Amino acid sequence: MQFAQVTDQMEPAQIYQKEEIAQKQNNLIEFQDITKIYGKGQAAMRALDRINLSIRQGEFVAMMGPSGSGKSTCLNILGCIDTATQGTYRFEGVQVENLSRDHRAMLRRHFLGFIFQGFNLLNRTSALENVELPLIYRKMPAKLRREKAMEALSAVGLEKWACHTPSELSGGQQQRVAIARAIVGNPRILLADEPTGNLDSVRSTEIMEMLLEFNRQDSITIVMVTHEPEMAVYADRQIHFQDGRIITDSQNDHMITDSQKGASL
Ligand SMILES: Nc1ncnc2c1ncn2[C@@H]1O[C@H](COP(=O)(O)OP(=O)(O)OP(=O)(O)O)[C@@H](O)[C@H]1O
Repeated sequence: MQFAQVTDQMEPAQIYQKEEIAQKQNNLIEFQDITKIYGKGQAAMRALDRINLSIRQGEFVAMMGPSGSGKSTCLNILGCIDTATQGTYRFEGVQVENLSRDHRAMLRRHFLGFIFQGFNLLNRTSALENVELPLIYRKMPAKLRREKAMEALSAVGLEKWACHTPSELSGGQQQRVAIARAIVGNPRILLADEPTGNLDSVRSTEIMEMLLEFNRQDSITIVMVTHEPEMAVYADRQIHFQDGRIITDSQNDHMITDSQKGASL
């Protein structure tokens, strides 16, 4: 189903038709000459400079590059948190610049899941309620919402921690709650900004294996910004930014094939 046909009243099952998710070859995201300029006149800062980029359904993409090279700006435009100054962004063929603010918000609610370095959980709210939040915005009935949130918490191995608040959880567990919140609405794409930036190497590996599993088993497209080459190797493809431009865009040369990787999970 195309994004343009979706309404907030629809059930996830109506939106996600399996045969469409299987169409991995289609471009989910297309950037044409995307430019982002912050500020004006002498203070103008060109954060992105004519970026061309296509991402297919089911891909796992890592964005890398030095600080200030434009990775987060690119992710924010992908996530409809920010808009480009020039250029065209198509999501499932729909031109995002032509959408109203409300329609863009609906795109975020139904199709995008976000994971941040700092977890961004509500501190006084239980893990379960944090995970329910995106479904509240979708106006899903309370009983169904709770069921879906529990399913998502189980998927990240935290069902026993549902009633705990973030301060009662470790950093790795908090990030798992954030992942549950990001996947609870069955997004087409997960956008992750340094998801392991605050975690030690053991927790980082757990988080990456979890993301890889959602990518391989549920065909969720993932775009992840990272500074860490050890995390970028989990992706199928690495895109390197420098001074607001893409300088390399290459497939990861994995030691094992995709099918072996899926089977090894
Ligand atoms: N809201 C803003 N206003 C003005 N300039 C901004 C804004 N956001 C980002 N920039 C500038 O745009 C450029 C790209 O920033 P961006 O955050 O996208 O880089 P990044 O590659 O994600 O960096 P980092 O790895 O440090 O997060 C930087 O020079 C930054 O200072």
